[in-house]
Amino acid sequence: MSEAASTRTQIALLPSLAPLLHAWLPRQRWFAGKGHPVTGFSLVSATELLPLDGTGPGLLHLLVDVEQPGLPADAPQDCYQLLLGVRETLPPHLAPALIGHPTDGPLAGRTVYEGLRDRRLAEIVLERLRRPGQLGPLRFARFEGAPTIPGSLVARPLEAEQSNSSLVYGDAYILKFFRRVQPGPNPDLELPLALARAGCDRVPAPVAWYEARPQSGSTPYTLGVLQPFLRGSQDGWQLALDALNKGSSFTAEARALGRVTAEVHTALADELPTVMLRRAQTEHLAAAMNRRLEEAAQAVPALLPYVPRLRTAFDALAELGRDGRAWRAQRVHGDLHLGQTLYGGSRTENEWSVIDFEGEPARPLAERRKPQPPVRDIAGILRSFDYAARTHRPWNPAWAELCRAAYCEGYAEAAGTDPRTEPELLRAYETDKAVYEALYEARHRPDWLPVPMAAIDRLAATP
Ligand SMILES: Nc1ncnc2c1ncn2[C@@H]1O[C@H](COP(=O)(O)OP(=O)(O)O)[C@@H](O)[C@H]1O
Ligand SMILES: O=P(O)(O)O[C@H]1O[C@H](CO)[C@@H](O[C@H]2O[C@H](CO)[C@@H](O)[C@H](O)[C@H]2O)[C@H](O)[C@H]1O
Repeated sequence: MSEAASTRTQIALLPSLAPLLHAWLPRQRWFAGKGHPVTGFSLVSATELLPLDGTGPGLLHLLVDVEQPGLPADAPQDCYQLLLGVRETLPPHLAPALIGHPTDGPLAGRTVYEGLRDRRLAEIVLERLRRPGQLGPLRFARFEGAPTIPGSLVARPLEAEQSNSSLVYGDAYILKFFRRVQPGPNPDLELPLALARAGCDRVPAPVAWYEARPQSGSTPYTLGVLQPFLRGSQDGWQLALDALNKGSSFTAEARALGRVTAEVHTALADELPTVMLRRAQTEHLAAAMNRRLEEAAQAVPALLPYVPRLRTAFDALAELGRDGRAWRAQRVHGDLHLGQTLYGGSRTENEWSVIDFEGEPARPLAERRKPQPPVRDIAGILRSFDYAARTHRPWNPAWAELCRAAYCEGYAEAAGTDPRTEPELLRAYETDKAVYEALYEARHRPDWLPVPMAAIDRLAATP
């Protein structure tokens, strides 16, 4: 097909796909706007990875803006990345991937489906990543110095509860396909690249990635990152629960994780800009924490009675700033918890790895890329030990306390500073995280709300 004909096809595509997407998109695990009606779609970019001319399965890459007027005014524009397969009929094993049958437009009468679930189409994406270059608005890139990606690796979708979608190739590589995308570098590429440059092997180094620049001169969207798959690794959350179930100590693992967190922080601080948070910035930080508390309490009434006492944690931080205390801020993970850690696996026997540097996906990219005190990540893991102990029957608070202490000791061993020597900062960040968790659980897993609420009760009682 000529380029002009292909462009005409793409422009005509969206109206015929819109009714299908309208029904399919809100049902996807990774669709972030659940509960708010979708009123329309607009096309940001469309690229044929395989021709749609009916000579074989077609593969269409789309970036689509989703209009949802009910979302908060400060929420980023919701642009989603889709990979659509197109066939005359679907073979039975692909039936669960069906999106629908357009009734008009260039794909009328054909079958449109989730392309990532089709092994053959998933392998086309890897082929593109193996040979860097441009395809329309898409640019495929390789990490300089990364080993050659072998051909003919068999693809399988990762069956996990995810905010994005991932494909595993031959148990050797994993491709994270970002679903909700924004213009600008995604920290899940930016930070692992910086860590690889710094020689930090605690994070799987990106091997290849791709991005889109819908208009010439516009800011590119990071769309996917390929990294080594840590075959046989175990996720830190599951490992912690297993230890609890067996009545085993987890302090050696917690101490090692503390050291790894410190190594990652040190490498990020060496490689990327850091800033000092002085009086004005500390007041701003405390005000933002207070604002998040107010907003969370509007949505989670159980928080309301605690608001005045929780506020004291944030006010104490602002007060220290006014007294001349300053803190170093740097790039951090931003959403660290035990579920973002992997233990062991192919290349890292008996070691921790840290994954998923995307930050909290609901926040705008510019906010997620700001330097923050590293204690933000530390608070995330400390909260996770508390979560594990609380979700276990019987509740085992001593287990969590031992893990929390061991983690801080391990951190101090590698970083030279123990987070517990800044109790006001730590308390403010733990409180901020517990407030975030109360909101998260109320929205996503109401049965789990008592877990962060127990921490809220403890933190509110801290003098
Ligand atoms: N390099 C890797 N090796 C092995 N498993 C991985 C790797 N990266 C991610 N995973 C698995 O994929 C899951 C989802 O990855 P994650 O980056 O957290 O995605 P999301 O942002 O969509 O939640 C992880 O919980 C982990 O089980
Ligand atoms: O989807 P993400 O991994 O980015 O994170 C979100 O979901 C997490 C739950 O899956 C949630 O984490 C909370 O629950 C965990 C146990 O399931 C616990 O280990 C964490 O400490 C706790 O914060 C996370 O907050 C949320 O952003």
